[in-house]
Amino acid sequence: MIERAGFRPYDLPLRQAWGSARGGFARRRGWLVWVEADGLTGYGDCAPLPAAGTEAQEAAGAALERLFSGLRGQEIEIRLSALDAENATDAHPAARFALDCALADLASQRLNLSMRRWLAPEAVDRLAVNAMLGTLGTVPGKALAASQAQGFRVLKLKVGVDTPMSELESLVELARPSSTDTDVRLRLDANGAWSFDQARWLIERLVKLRLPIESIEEPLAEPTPERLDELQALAPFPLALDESLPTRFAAVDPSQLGVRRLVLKPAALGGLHRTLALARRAQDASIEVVVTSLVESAAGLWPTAQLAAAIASPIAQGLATADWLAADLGQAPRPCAGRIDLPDRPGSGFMPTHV
Ligand SMILES: O=C(O)CCC(=O)C1=CC=C[C@@H](O)[C@@H]1C(=O)O
Ligand SMILES: [Mg+2]
Repeated sequence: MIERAGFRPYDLPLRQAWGSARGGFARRRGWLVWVEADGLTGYGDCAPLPAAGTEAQEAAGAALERLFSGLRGQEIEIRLSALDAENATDAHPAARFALDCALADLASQRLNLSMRRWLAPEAVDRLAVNAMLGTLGTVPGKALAASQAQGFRVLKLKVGVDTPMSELESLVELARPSSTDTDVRLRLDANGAWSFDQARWLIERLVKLRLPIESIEEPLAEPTPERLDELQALAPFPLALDESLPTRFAAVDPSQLGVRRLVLKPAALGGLHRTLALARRAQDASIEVVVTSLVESAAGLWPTAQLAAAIASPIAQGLATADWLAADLGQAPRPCAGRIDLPDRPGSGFMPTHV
């Protein structure tokens, strides 16, 4: 039975500003949330990022007030199933994710299981991850070389910030055989920057020039399954949907979206089980899935990584974001040789350093 629960705000500076076609940020603000029972504490993170499909900061704060009032005295498992049963298209995914993680952390600790095995007995212990380099055009050639030397095989770049023509030139320059190892590929994220004609123009050239593109996230400003399907037919690599999933395509079957990959952000989709269920539906339809962080604190990155391990997708996951933060709430999962190895500890693995 829940004995105590609460949340407190945090405000963490980034080492360098995060940029994207949907705008950027230089700090991450959110709330560390916790739930206590039987001498154990479960943690979660509410870190809204509207550009990624979550509610705004103020709405998240109000939702936390509501979700946390009356938690005391409730049974953990009953509260967890009630949370999962609530309307899937709810308006407060980041707040709901925070409470879900805290309850799941507690529930898995009580069973002495890592959160990933509590979510799925067949969970893996090791995840391939991509490096996140930042916005194309601001990334120095040496950052590319450094990531390759650290063992990353998929390097993610934000695009859609400059014109397609000048970004193509930068990509050609970056992907020169002398600067890129032969097995390294570039994951591009346009964050909805392009018209259909711009996206087609760029994809056709990337293909013709045989650039080592691993995938492109959110190519279109106005995505529809038909347009995506048409673009996907031109590309030998997957196109992916990300922030359109919780908003525009919340009710669409993954196999009908026109893309070969889904990028899942559990904080934008509203919870762990909910994201796991969507991942399973996608995988059953042979659609690839990638779990990514919201560039949030370690309190959110740990359960997100545990969820990725429960989903066990073999491709690189978007979880190498801890180093973007100049300060954190605890030790974060960090990659080594392009992989994150998860510990066997019960729960999510998060432990706060400043409570
Ligand atoms: O995918 C990654 O490697 C890291 C996460 C990431 O890129 C993002 C997190 C949050 C907001 C976005 O700008 C961005 C994305 O759209 O995928
Ligand atoms: Mg994305």
